[in-house]
Amino acid sequence: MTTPTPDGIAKTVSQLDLDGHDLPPSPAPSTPSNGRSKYALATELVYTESGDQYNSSSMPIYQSATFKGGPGQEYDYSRSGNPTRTHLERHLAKIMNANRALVVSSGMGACDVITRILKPGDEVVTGDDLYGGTNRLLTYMKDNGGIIVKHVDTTKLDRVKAALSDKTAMVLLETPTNPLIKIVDIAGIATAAHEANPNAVVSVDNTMMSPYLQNPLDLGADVTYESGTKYLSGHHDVMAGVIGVNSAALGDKFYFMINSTGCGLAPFDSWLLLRGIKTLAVRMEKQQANAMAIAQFLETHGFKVRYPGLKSHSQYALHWSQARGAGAVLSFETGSIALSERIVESTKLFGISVSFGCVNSLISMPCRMSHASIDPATRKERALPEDIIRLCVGIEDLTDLIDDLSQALVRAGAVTLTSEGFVAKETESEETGTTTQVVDEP
Ligand SMILES: Cc1ncc(COP(=O)(O)O)c(C=O)c1O
Ligand SMILES: N[C@@H](CCSC[C@H](N)C(=O)O)C(=O)O
Repeated sequence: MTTPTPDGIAKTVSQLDLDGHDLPPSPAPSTPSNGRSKYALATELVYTESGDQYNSSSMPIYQSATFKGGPGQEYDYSRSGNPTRTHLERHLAKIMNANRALVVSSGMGACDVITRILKPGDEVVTGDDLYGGTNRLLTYMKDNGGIIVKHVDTTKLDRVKAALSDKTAMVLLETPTNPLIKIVDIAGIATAAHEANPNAVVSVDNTMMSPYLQNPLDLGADVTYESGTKYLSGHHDVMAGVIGVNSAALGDKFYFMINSTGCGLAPFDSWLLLRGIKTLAVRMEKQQANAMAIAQFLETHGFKVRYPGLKSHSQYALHWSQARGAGAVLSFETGSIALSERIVESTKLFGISVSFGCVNSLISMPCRMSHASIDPATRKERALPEDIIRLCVGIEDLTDLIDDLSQALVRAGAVTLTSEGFVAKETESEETGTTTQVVDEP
């Protein structure tokens, strides 16, 4: 499998030394467990009841703001409800193992709807590694809405327990976290939160996994939500947010907020999301297979890689106890901000862009991009390394992806190519927020 490249850099898939890298366990059968679905999840993703009177194979886009007929009719105004959106919500409820799903105009829109149930004086317990936008919204609510927000290391159950009280109105979790790929024990924290306050609403941001790989409601969460902009859509052509609940009362509250604020997903965007969901299984399988090989490639070459498919991940067992796959986002450190910048600027196939879950592979420096809204002092306090590089792996040919990374690592001066293969170089020493460095390969 060795092909020359224009740069003369040997192809690298065949050079991968995967010895000592066990493959992750085979995924558990991905059939939702609550009896709502007849088929395996990959089948359910594709299979939808026809949504209209003509038995159309693809639910039509009801591009109409109003519906005639007067009081008592199912739809009157698309802010309040739209047939294309309803069709998507029913399909999602089945896939998310939820009694009810609601869709809004973005992932942050979903987070906003959920957190609007909080009142001044309420306490929120959340993580110390969070998507930058979630951190920004919670900080705004703390500064302007009288909400007490406690950021703790949610990988430590005892620290979460210490932060919980009968004033805890909400627990907001991400797992794996973005971008440090920390794993959070959903079931353990949900139990502790409900013991502290039976009315506490445990919400899990499932964006990094999607319902194909993880179902937080089955693990005791009250709310699962995610950015549909990512894996569900898969093509970076639509912004969407998705919320799933089992409680009818919570569903009604969230619907009230959506109708009142007007953030329900538009008909065309609902249709795009419906189309994206049908290919979620094949996309995710290919993306995570590519991600696993890339994580192994980087680890083999001396980088500290954060990916839950790697046995070296300190919370590997916890992740696989609650999820069916590792996803396609990984991060790694180089020990030098300047070196990370050179690597990011040297890739050709990995596009420099925020977001993830798309068919195209992306590369980014979270501290400059997705997490730039977290101020530098807070990033340092929370040990978010300034040199961290995040890779979001797509469905491209694996050899091409590894070649692209290889030439970028060589061009950036992170590794050199010798007759023995790649040799990692000593890093430039620099303050990055961590102690990680690129190590010499034996
Ligand atoms: C983990 C996570 N949650 C929520 C969001 C917000 O989603 P959106 O961009 O669709 O508003 C993002 C990314 O933006 C994310 O990475
Ligand atoms: N400018 C945006 C940044 C979006 S980040 C998108 C995504 N969640 C990611 O992690 O890449 C903003 O300020 O919100």
